[in-house]
Amino acid sequence: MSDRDVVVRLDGLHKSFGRLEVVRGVDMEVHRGEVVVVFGRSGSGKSTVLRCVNFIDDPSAGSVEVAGIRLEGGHRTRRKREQIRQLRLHVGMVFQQFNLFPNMTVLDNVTCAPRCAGRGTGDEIVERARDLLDRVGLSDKAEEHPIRLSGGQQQRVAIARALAMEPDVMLFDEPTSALDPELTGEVLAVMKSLATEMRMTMIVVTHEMGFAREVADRMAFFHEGRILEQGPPDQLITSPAHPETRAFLDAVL
Ligand SMILES: Nc1ncnc2c1ncn2[C@@H]1O[C@H](COP(=O)(O)OP(=O)(O)OP(=O)(O)O)[C@@H](O)[C@H]1O
Repeated sequence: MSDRDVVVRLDGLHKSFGRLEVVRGVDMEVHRGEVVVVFGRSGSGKSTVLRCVNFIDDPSAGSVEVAGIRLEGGHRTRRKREQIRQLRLHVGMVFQQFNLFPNMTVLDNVTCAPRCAGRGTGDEIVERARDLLDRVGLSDKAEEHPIRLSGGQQQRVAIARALAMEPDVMLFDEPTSALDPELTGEVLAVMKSLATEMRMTMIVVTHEMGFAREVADRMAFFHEGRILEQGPPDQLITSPAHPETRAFLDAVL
């Protein structure tokens, strides 16, 4: 694959919180249309890496490149703040907690960011938002407020909202772990359709191994702030190279 196909590139990424070194040298390339599932024990640094991709957390060292915008870790200058703003336009993120705006309707939640960014006329933005709500199976909920929706529906709104800015990559941080088991499937189904129908580039932190096996192109096992091993799901799940990976898989499968 050519360099142009690289949507996200992490190079020697480190992140410390005070003296706690959480991410200890992560290199990763994600290509256009690729779905990478990141998994590993609690505390292994998965969320932190994801949060470094869009600079919610500032990397302590190393670099992050998204859609050709490359930024070094370390302190923020005024110029870097502007570059971070530019980089974030290319990244959509979905969190464990849906974080919808409770006082806005579903439609307003989805149109809010593109309106602020001036992405087209009001009518165009609303039309696109309605298409996205249709895509996540919620076209009949546009005028509702989030509190009237189930957790699974709220998470699907959060996905539509992140897609509304037409990002180059979607980051998912344990998107189903706050949901009751019976609602998990509907969110995973939407994520699967993004991968298969939209060919969306995605980095997904999840322990949903069924989803990983079915949808991921690659899985990366995190251990103590590093990628211990990575590979195609079938290979990693059935014959992991490291005892740590095997022990983890035995625990979750
Ligand atoms: N803002 C922060 N300040 C201090 N420590 C933090 C901060 N964010 C994360 N940590 C610590 O960094 C370590 C890694 O956290 P992280 O959330 O990245 O792990 P994780 O692999 O995603 O785990 P989990 O599955 O539990 O979310 C943990 O020890 C956590 O307490």
